[in-house]
Amino acid sequence: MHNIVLIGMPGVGKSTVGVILAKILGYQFVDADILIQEQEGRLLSEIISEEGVDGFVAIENRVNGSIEADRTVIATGGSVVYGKEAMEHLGRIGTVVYLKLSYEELAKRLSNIKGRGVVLREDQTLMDLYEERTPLYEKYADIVVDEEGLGVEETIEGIIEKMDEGLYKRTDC
Ligand SMILES: Nc1ncnc2c1ncn2[C@@H]1O[C@H](COP(=O)(O)OP(=O)(O)O)[C@@H](O)[C@H]1O
Ligand SMILES: O=C(O)C1=C[C@@H](OP(=O)(O)O)[C@@H](O)[C@H](O)C1
Ligand SMILES: [Mg+2]
Repeated sequence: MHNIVLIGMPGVGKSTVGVILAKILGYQFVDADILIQEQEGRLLSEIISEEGVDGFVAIENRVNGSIEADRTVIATGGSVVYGKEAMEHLGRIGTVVYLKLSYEELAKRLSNIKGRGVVLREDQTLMDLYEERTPLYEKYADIVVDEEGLGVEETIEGIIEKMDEGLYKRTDC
């Protein structure tokens, strides 16, 4: 079995890069955010406002923790790393790739992509979120790809290069 699981802050490009990477590799593509919406019959923004941050994280943990896939690129949502069961499952079924971007670059990107809904607790700033999550992304990553200064295509090349270097695990389950 082999899957590629993209993790990282909202706006790093997990969804954008994931679908193109899947085409290049001949893999399937799954966006976990879309899976959550489908299974819940609600938009992410509706789930967050109706269930609150903790409720959303619990649903995200459950949905990601039960993904069954092979030869698939899985683009997760940025908050998936709060779900221990989800991350353990994803780590078992695939190579976890952390798309890393500096806070400064991310802040620029996120100013243009508002409205997507980010799991921010009361009084939490984007910087707080960045500092809280960075250790979690690093902890769960098999591979880290720094996309600072890179375009979408170069980021994809970076992922493929690191995979080709063999710095990743294949899973047999
Ligand atoms: N190097 C890059 N890699 C990925 N996305 C990039 C890059 N540079 C700019 N972008 C833009 O950043 C945005 C990423 O959005 P998205 O793929 O939805 O991120 P995520 O799924 O991680 O939240 C897109 O508008 C994309 O065009
Ligand atoms: O990081 C977050 O808190 C979130 C990121 C979103 O996905 P993307 O990372 O694909 O933007 C989505 O899962 C949800 O709105 C919460
Ligand atoms: Mg996404």
